[in-house]
Amino acid sequence: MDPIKIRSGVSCVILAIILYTAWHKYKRRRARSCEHIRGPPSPSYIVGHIVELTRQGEVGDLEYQWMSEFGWAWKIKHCLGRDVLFLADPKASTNIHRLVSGYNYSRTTDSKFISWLLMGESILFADHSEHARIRRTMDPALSSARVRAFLPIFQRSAKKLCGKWRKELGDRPSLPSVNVAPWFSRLTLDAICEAGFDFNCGALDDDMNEFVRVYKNMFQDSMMHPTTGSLLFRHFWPYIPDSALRALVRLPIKQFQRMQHALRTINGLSGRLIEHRKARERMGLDSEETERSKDLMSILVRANTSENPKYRLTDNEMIAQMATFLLAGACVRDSRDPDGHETSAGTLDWLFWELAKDDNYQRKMREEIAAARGAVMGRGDADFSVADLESMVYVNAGIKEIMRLHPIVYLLVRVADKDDVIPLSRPVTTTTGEIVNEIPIAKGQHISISSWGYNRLPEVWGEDAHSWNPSRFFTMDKEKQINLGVFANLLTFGGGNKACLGWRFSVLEIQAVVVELIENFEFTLPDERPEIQRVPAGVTIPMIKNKWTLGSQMPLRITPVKGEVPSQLI
Ligand code: HEM
Repeated sequence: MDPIKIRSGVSCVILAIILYTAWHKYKRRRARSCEHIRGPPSPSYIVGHIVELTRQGEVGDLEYQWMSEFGWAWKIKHCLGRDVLFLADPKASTNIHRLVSGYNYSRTTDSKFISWLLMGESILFADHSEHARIRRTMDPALSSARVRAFLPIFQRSAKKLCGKWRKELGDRPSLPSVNVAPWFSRLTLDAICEAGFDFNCGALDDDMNEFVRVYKNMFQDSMMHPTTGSLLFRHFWPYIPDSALRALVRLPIKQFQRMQHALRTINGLSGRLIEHRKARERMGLDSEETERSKDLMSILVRANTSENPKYRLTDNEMIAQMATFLLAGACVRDSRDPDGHETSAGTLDWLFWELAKDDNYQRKMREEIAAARGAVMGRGDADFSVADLESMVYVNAGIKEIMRLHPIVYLLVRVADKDDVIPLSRPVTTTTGEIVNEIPIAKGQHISISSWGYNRLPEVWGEDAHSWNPSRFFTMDKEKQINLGVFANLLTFGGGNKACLGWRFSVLEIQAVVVELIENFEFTLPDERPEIQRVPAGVTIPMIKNKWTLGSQMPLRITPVKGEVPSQLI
């Protein structure tokens, strides 16, 4: 037989085997990867549901509709027909966040690269052993004991805000409509700068320094309502090598340039401050005992110096982690411009809005704070301790309830690093009519965990899960809950090995601010009764219906509490 014919025959057989194996593997993957999970019909092959999801009127509108129809797990389409599994199921979420052997699910390429644009080589960009290495150094900076030491900073910032509002009031009985959003932003920025860098940012004094300017309006400018083009561009990011992507995102696209400009400014500042701090460490001027050495940056520098060289962060990585603290902890809004948004301040916006609508609960909180103040004065202390704040049941139930009802980060996105099977706490019916208790996941499957959806499940939180009712935390049946997340069984701070590192910082900061403000002022809705919407922009931004051009808005009437004005506010 002709040897050429034999060779081409053998080649054909080998090619056929390879193609068959590839096809078989592809079919197996598809079959394994939530193929039969139900979901809404896709409005477009090109962009799937993704445009309507990023542009929905209010955070959670679509999730609510989909959960009502399909249960706690469903499937939507991303660009070019890619499936995204959506989950509000607590057992499934715990599985994805689980700590055991760590890293079965990564943050998606687009979420990582957006973080890279904003913060550089930060913990939010890293994955697997790199993530574990960075987290190991960052962890001690935000431990419970460290965070407690920040309480005086939070209290000082809150008192300063009270003083500003008292001054603005003058002789008037009340301030009829104050947009509290930019005030909370500046307060949290001052607090993170002092706690983070021992740096006086002066945001509450409206000192518009370079630092305040660059982070102003960040999320709104860069994340709200992405164009179809940019959504499609991001769809291809997972298929582009990292090095090429780093070059591509430097293209002159307005959104990306905005983020890179902010990053350059913050990196410059962080770099200068870190150098300064390292020099003090070398000269022995900063030690564990000195007040100055308690800021996050000093702790990070010290932790890194004593770390095994194998795990040590480079200077660039240290700078990126400081930018992460700043961006995760605060981001500036200004009442004169459309605003950006942030985490703790956004949570405060929603809390005071709910309290303004619920004067009964607000009064109970005030009574509780007054009683605790009496005890503090009785024992001759200057201010509340962490234990005092922890013991305030009304205050703490209010904080838990706001984190449940209005989670600032409403969606957590992941991609499966391995094939897996996700268990469900509630079965779902598939497109074939089968009822399943688990969903097979193939490597590469994109998954969105709806924190908003889980936080509002009536089966977990009660029939009134969509309403503000802090008292639920006094009576809730804990047996009905799955132990998840890091705070109050909520998904608001994520969970597992990528859970929010700043959750203790944030909770203590919010406790201190709420107590100070409620003690001094009554908050009610302004006469014009604006309709506030939860606008999606990566974080939930409060805006007035049909007045989105005004940016972040939370207008409230502020009336001083009758009685003696604490001396430090005069
Ligand atoms: C109400 C306030 C806050 C909320 C709701 C919040 C929420 C979150 C969430 C949901 C994640 C996880 C994202 C994911 O799983 O992909 C996260 C991560 C993170 N947060 Fe926060 N955060 C808040 C405040 C803060 C503060 C004040 C800081 C710093 C002082 C901070 C630092 C971080 C860091 C460093 C990470 C990355 C953790 C990792 O990848 O291991 N956060 N945050």
